[in-house]
Amino acid sequence: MTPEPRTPAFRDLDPARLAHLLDAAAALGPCRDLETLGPALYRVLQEDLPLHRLALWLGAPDEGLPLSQWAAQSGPDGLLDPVSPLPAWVEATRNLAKDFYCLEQAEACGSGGMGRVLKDMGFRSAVLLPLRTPERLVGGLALASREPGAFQAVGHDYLIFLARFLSSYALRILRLRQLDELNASLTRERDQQRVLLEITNELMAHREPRDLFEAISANLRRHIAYDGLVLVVAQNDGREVEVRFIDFPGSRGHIQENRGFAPGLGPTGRAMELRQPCVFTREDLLAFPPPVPQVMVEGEGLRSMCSVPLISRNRVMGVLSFASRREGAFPPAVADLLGRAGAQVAIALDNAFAYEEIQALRDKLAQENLYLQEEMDRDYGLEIIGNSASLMKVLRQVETVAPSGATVLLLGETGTGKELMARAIHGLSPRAEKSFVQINCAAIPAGLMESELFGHEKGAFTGAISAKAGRLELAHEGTLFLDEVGDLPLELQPKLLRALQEREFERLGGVKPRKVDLRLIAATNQDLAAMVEAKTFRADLFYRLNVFPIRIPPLRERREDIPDLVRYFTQKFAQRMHKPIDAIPARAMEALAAWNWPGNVRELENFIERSVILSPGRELRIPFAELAPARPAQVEGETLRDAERSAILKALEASGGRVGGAAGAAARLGMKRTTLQSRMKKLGIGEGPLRPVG
Ligand SMILES: Nc1ncnc2c1ncn2[C@@H]1O[C@H](COP(=O)(O)OP(=O)(O)OP(=O)(O)O)[C@@H](O)[C@H]1O
Repeated sequence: MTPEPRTPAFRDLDPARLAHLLDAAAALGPCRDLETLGPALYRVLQEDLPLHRLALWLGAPDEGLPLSQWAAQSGPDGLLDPVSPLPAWVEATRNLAKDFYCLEQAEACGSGGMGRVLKDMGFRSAVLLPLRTPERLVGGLALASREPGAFQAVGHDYLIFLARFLSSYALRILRLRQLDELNASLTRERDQQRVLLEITNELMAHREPRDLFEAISANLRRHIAYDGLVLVVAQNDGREVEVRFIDFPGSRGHIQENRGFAPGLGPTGRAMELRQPCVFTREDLLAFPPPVPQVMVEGEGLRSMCSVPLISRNRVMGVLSFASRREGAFPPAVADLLGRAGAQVAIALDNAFAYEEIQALRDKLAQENLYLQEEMDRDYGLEIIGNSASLMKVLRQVETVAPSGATVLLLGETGTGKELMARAIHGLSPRAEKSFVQINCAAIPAGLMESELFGHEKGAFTGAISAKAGRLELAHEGTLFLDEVGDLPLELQPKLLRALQEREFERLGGVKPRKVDLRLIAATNQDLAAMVEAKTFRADLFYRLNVFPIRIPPLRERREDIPDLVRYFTQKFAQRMHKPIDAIPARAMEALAAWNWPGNVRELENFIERSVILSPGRELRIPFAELAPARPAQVEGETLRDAERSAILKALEASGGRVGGAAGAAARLGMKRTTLQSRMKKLGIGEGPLRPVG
């Protein structure tokens, strides 16, 4: 029987039923969800009807509110048992064109869907009621009884009223649910933001990639349950990838760090290709080509995984894979959070890898510097050859003064080893770890000397395009070695003296005083005392420098050192030139020991270098001719200056006019190129191609 829809009036209702409905309203009022509304309604209706089954659904999928159902029936003992709702009944209520559908007699249910099913279940009468608001359908109610005609007895108006009045509860519950969901999503959002913020803080606190990875994982584990985290980084533009870090405490060892592979068709490749978080079930993992199923599912027992691509500067730099032995460990909200975390992690890891690269380069550079330093030490430092009493005396003085920090003045002819001793003093001093800065006063044009020593500010003079620190500043906390100090321009001497006394100076063009703490070692082959007399060197500076003078004797005064030096230099150059020289003929050694060596050790060193070049076999072959003719003897009446001049001209003649280089005049004279050039300038000898002598 299907009655025509009509709107009943309250007055048509039986007053007792009306009162009952009002009681029902009071009972249903506090219900906030289907699970409480269902049983409450059942109880209310049972008081008035021979009710044996009730099913209730609510939902408005168009509004984003999913359907939910509740159903129960009372057994023979009258107790309520929850049951599964019938599959088709929601559709049946939805499709009702009328206010309700009543199956009065089970016999009358005919062969149609719902009626048949209910009849088969032993029900003799039933009613389907759609729950509607003025705008839409929000649910449905099904009542069934084992008694025939049960609903006819209560009257159709009552049923229509019941449906109307339940509709408002249905709507309320739906709205509450909507509100709960909104709240839940707000909470979720807030929690996500909190997690992301925590990650950001972690990211800022770590610079090393591994530290960063571990911190991120520790942080995420507090919020998300997973078994393992694997960071895979892309190499060669993503053609290859490498497992870089793993945080998988319970790992069975199937995934290992520093293993490279082609991302191919596996989860990593999928995430890299899609550029968004990808969630994989156990079945998904099993469907990947080998070795994914063997490693991940069979090996590690994983049941779900979320692979997040790490994108920085629009480049997929790797994939962070979260793995779980649980099914469904990464629902959409979690995957979404991991994706958002991944965006931050990508940038931080990118920076961390860049930092790592810079560190590696820096270490390499430091290594190289160390190497260079060692090289320098080898050349200069600590190999001081000779056993002569006079050299021993020098070394004792060096050892005595080194730790004191006192200013040292090294005196001696050119090439005697003044710089070598200066380095030895620095090396034995507490400043050994700091820099040893040298400046050759003869080698720098007078006009540039001030800026070289004291530095300059930008714009201090034409061409000073940027500020520059001077040698004094560079030597801060270390040692400054002023070589050829006799050549220091007279006008600069007061400024240097002031800097040494006050430990303070200004850069050229600067006003800011700069503090400096350095140890000074000066060296000269000139007679400074005579220069003071001649007023070409300031007396006050001389006294400041002459605190601890050490005189290094010329080689001719310690000939017993010559054989040792010859052997040492032969070995050094033979090794450098890969020559197997292991014998020095006695005749050669005698000639070398007899020679006067006006250029001292440097001259001997250069001579041996040339000899090693000239030696074809295992024996050192020396150019005797260079030693044979007497050196320009000092003839009567000839000044030292004349002798020096003719020696330089002779050396220039022999070198074809070349000053520098292994066969140049400086090398032949045992002088530094710069020293020879300054001497030539003083003696009025011009540089250039060979000119006739005499
Ligand atoms: N006793 C020594 N043992 C080994 N090598 C030495 C010794 N003395 C000097 N030399 C070497 O001789 C060369 C010249 O030494 P150094 O430059 O120290 O002399 P110098 O007196 O400072 O020269 P100049 O006056 O021209 O500046 C260097 O290569 C140095 O290593």
